[in-house]
Amino acid sequence: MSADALRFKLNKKLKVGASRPNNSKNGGKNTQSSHSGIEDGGKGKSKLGLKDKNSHTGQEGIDAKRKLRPMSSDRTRKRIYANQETDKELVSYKKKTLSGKERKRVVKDDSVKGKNSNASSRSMWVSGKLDDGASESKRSSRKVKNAVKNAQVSDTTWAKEVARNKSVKVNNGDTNLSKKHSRSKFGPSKGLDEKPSPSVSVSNSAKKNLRDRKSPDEDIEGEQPKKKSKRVIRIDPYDISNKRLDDGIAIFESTKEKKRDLEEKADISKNAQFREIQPSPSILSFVEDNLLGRRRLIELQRAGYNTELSAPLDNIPFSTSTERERIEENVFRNKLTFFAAAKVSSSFPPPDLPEIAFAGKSNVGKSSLLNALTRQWGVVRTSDKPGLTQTINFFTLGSKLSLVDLPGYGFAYAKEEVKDAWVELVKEYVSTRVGLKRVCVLIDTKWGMKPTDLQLIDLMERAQTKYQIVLTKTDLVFPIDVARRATQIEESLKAHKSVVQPVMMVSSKSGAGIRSLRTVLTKIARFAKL
Ligand SMILES: Nc1nc2c(ncn2[C@@H]2O[C@H](COP(=O)(O)OP(=O)(O)OP(=O)(O)O)[C@@H](O)[C@H]2O)c(=O)[nH]1
Ligand SMILES: [Mg+2]
Repeated sequence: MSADALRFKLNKKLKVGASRPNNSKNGGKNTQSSHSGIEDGGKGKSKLGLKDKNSHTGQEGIDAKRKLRPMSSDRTRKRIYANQETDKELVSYKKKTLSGKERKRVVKDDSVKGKNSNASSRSMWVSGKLDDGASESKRSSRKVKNAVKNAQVSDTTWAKEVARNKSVKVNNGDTNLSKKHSRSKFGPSKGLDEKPSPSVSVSNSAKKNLRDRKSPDEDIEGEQPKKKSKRVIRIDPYDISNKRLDDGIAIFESTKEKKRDLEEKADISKNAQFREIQPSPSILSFVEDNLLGRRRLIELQRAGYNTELSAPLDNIPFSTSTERERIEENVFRNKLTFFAAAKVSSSFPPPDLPEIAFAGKSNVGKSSLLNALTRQWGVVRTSDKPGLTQTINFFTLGSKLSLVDLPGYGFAYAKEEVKDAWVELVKEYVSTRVGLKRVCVLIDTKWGMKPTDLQLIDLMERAQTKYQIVLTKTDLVFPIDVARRATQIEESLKAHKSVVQPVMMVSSKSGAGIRSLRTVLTKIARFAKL
């Protein structure tokens, strides 16, 4: 047959083969697959080889096959063809070089090989492609795992963040995570949207991660905004600082405080008023002449008084003997003798002698003054405990005068009924006693007159009993205050009719003013008539 005839037959066969129904696995869905030769390639080749022994799988058949196969843009097909061509070239080379039997064996082997090699090459290529993809995904997952493992940060959120950034890197095929990571600390969602910068490598980002990991707590503390703690106001139920003024407690407290303030102000004003008193010159000179008030011993010694004697100021200056010897001629030189004590008015002794009584508050120094006037210490009992004298005690001073020691009024260590009885007894005595020539109302120089003193004075004013104010314990206050007190009392009693002026000032301890008082009282005894 000529070459043209052979080409004709071959074309015809090929046409018949092309129009034949597809037996491939695709089942005709893809008509190209039957022609593509991925699965038919070997078969077609063997068929051609078997049917056309002379062709020896010649170049014509291959060209025809190429013509029948549609051109595809798929690279896989092109690669298969390339492999096939190289295989064919090898086969043809072996056929040319080898002898008959060997050539046949080679052809068989090659035909078998061709099937397998195509399949294997194809499978290898496909698997290689799949392997590449799988290995890449495995690598990425391994990187993520390593990143998470290396991180080992206590803060799980931070580790998750790193892993997320890594996964983003893998997904995007990007190597830069530094910016993402740094920003993802503040907002991970933002980090995913960030576009990576290609200039930074993975190693740099890992280093930065490690650097950041050194002080995660610091970052958390430093960068996390501090939550504002809510202020809790605790109300103390016992706190009355927020109570209104109309509350009972507040009123009670305020009234108490007001009273206290008023009392303090009154005291202050009283003291201020007292300091403003200007004593008269006669009183001031009397205080200075008698060395009344608080004095230093050196001052008494310079004045010539023997401080070793009792009541030194009651002695004559520069005198070696006591005043007792000099007053022997006077009434007060007589012996002081106790002769009666009365708790009630019915118990009063008969009024045979003119009487001088000593009244005043408890502990003011009544009994002490009796001893100082007569210089007979210990005849009349004294005590620093108020309320010692509880009866009206009658003393005779010679045969011409009687001295009466009255119980004190005001504060005393005694029952109220007893004290009331004392007051009533004293009131009755000073208002009804026949022969009472003078009542010495003793006032403590320091404290001045008290309401009880004024009550007694009012009573004697009504009874027209002569009374004279005697300031006691003058040695306990400054001389000027002695003068002020005397002036104050004189001013307050100016309107009184029964009062005998002047106010006497004495000190039973120092003896100051005793002689002056003795002189005044001696005149009473001398001129007193029953
Ligand atoms: N510093 C000083 N103390 C005095 C003075 N007169 C009396 N005393 C003291 O005052 C205290 C009371 O003296 P009394 O004489 O007991 O007073 P009283 O007024 O009789 O007292 P009753 O009997 O309780 O009413 C005593 O401790 C005396 O030593 C004085 O002039 N100066
Ligand atoms: Mg007394």
